[in-house]
Amino acid sequence: MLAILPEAGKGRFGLILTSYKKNSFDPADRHFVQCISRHLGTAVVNILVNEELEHKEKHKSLLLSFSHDIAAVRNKQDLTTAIEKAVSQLSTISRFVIRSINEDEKTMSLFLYDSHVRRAIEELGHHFVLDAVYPIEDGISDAVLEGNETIVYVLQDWIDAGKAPSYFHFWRSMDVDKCVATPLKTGTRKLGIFWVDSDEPDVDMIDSMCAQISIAMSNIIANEHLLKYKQRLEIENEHLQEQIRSIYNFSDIIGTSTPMQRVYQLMSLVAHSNATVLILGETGTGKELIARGIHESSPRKNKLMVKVNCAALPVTLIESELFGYERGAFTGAFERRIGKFELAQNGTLFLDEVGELPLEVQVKLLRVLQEREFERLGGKASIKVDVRIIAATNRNLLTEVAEGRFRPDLYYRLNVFPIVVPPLRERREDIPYLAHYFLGRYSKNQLCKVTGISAGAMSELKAYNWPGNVRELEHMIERSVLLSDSKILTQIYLPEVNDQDGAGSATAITNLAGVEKQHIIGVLRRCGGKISGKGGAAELLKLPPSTLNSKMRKLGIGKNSIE
Ligand SMILES: Nc1ncnc2c1ncn2[C@@H]1O[C@H](COP(=O)(O)OP(=O)(O)OP(=O)(O)O)[C@@H](O)[C@H]1O
Repeated sequence: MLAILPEAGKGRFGLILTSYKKNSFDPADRHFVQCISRHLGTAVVNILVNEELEHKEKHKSLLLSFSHDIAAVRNKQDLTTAIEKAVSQLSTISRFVIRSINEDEKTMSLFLYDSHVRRAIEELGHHFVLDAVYPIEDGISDAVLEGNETIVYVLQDWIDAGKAPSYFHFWRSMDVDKCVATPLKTGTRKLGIFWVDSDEPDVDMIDSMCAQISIAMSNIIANEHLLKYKQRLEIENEHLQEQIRSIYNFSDIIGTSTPMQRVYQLMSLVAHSNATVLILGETGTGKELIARGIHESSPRKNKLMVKVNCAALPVTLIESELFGYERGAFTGAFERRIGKFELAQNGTLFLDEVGELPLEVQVKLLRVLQEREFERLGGKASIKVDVRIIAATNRNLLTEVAEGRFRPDLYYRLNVFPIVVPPLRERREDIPYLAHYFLGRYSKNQLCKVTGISAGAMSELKAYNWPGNVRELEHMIERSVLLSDSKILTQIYLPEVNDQDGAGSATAITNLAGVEKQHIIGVLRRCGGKISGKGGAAELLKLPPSTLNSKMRKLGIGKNSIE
């Protein structure tokens, strides 16, 4: 007997009762069945609604957890794992593959695939699919990519019709009957296709997953491009560095005068050896630049040149700075710290202003130079070092030795290969080159680019005595560029005090104070006496107003000075 369940949706459900006896259903039975079928119908409807709700809930929570996993995706492996996890909770899908569109936009290649597919590739020996490049225009991929919907393909139908692309044969070799393809897109940008094998595809679920897969895939592709770009830049950078090294010919050092050519000659002679170099010369003559030039032309150029400014460190710190210290060596030594000697291992240690080293540190330095080993402060173990020493000073070391401020044995250790850098006033022919070099450097960032120096201004530069040497010239050009309102420098703000005979450092100190005073007065005049605020002298001189005020007091600059 068949009873239709009236409440269960347009007669879609029926109740079938069977009996072993003939004519067993009498009118009373039929009446009874009719009565219960209405109740059964309601119960079936409830079950169906509940099942649908449960199904939706399951999908919702699956998609939520999928989107969490997708948010953490950084690479293909992460994405594969996230999809595998989601798919494992869907009974309808077991295998998946993503194919991405190649840069030529005409072909597609494998982007990722799950572990079942990987196993099948290995077992069937189908390794060619890993690198296979498929044309998009194959009647399948192009159709999927053109639309926005999931398409189900019965593989054998396409194979029988002789229209199947080669990857359909691959799926069939894995005993797959039906394949489902969904386009992966972000906005209008086509990225690829998500393929799954499924006899009963849950299209809504696959579509929702694909929206998230598309975003992750787009990020992975962008990351891969960035990585490739970064790798290319790194290779280029290495290549350029190599080029710079190979063409380095002291090109940062400007000057072709005969005294400078002699300096270059000495630099070339000593660069390739390990000999200690002592660079002598007045302040600002370019001693550090020369030290760097020697290091860059030496076999140690790939290692560090570590600079220690012996004059800038308090006596108490020099030793720990040079040799490092062990934890607990003194109050405040909370952890071990390596010194500049260790930092310069296999490279060069540049001891600037070596003439300022206190005698007690000179002894220790001498020991390292002799024995090439030392101990950290508070340490017992000897540390062997292979460091090339370049020292520089603007002091007359022989006088320092004679007056007992510099150890003679250290002097002879350092003075292995001396290079004397001539002061600028002894190589005036370099002044125009240096001036133009600094002009180029400092006018680069100016709104009104200064491109030249007038003949008058150049004569002034060449006539000036430059007690502060190249550094003073550099600063002078920087300031003049800043104050210039035309493309050609006509006015150079040279100090009025110009000691034409001055050469030594003692006179230089007097002159520099004068240079500073005259320059500050010049800038103040230009700013109409304004010190702080926008367009004030402090701004132009790149000094805090309080520093400028105290300098002015020290140098005796008052209101009257600028009138
Ligand atoms: N021949 C040069 N070509 C280009 N720039 C130079 C030259 N000589 C010096 N300079 C520049 O002048 C400034 C001072 O140079 P550097 O610090 O090398 O001098 P220094 O002799 O070591 O001075 P100090 O004795 O005061 O330490 C730097 O900015 C440097 O780049």
